[in-house]
Amino acid sequence: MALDVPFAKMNGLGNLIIVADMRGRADAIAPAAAVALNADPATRFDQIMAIHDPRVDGTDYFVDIVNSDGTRAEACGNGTRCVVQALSAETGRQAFTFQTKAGILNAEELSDGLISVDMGRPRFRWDEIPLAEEFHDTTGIELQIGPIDDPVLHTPSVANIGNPHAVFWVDGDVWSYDLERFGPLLENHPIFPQKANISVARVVSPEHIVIRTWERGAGLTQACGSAACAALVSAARTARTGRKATVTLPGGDLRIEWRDDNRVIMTGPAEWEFSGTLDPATGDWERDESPETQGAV
Ligand SMILES: N[C@H](CCC[C@H](N)C(=O)O)C(=O)O
Repeated sequence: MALDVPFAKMNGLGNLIIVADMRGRADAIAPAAAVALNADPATRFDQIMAIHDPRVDGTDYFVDIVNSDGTRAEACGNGTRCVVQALSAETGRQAFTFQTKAGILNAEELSDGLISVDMGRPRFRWDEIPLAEEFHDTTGIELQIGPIDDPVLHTPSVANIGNPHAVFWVDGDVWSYDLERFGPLLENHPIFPQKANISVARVVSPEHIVIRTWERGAGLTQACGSAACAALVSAARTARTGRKATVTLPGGDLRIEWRDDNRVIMTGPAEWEFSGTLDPATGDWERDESPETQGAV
């Protein structure tokens, strides 16, 4: 047992994040370690953001994103804000360039302490989501759940924000839908060959959306940053909102802007909870109370 990877337990609007410092190492977080950490109530998480040495020029770090079931994700907005906060506490720098499986993205801590992440360009083509079947119009695809003639949820907008998303628009309270039941069915629906993150969203005004998300590989969450981006771009495409809105998630609010250069910018907070060290092979861990790790990885 080697508890030699420093980590910080953090959250982004209640999206449970572990930032793990894998710099200077050649190994990766093992799926079994993720499952073990998630089984312990103290370290339960939605995503591990493992910071690795850079793999391409012009980037500061490679970030490996691990869901709580041990699968990998291409993108994670809330987790990226946590990574920025931990690295800014360590280095005093405010701006970083990361490489993830989804590509290269910039992120920075603003003077008010909030963190902005450039989530890149959204993709809408059916084979970019990806979907298993050709759909020309991805603003509302043929998919429903519940009784055939009276579906509970239907015709979601789909978008890829580095990772696949389906957004079901509803008129009523997003809390009145049993996402815990429908989420896993839709996440694993054959129309999504790489599965999908599933959201229920309500447009409150042209500047305000409320969403709840069932995350692929992680389940119900307090917040999902990329889902908030998927909701805003899908709403803007269909003139439900403008290109800039507040997205309210169970854990709080994000500001999302789909800029004219086609990039989506997400801004919100990150919060440190405690630090420790972990074994990336087994998920064994212990707290680190030393003063210098407080607030950092
Ligand atoms: N919580 C993340 C998204 C995790 C997505 C992951 N569940 C996937 O497999 O795509 C966020 O804030 O963007």
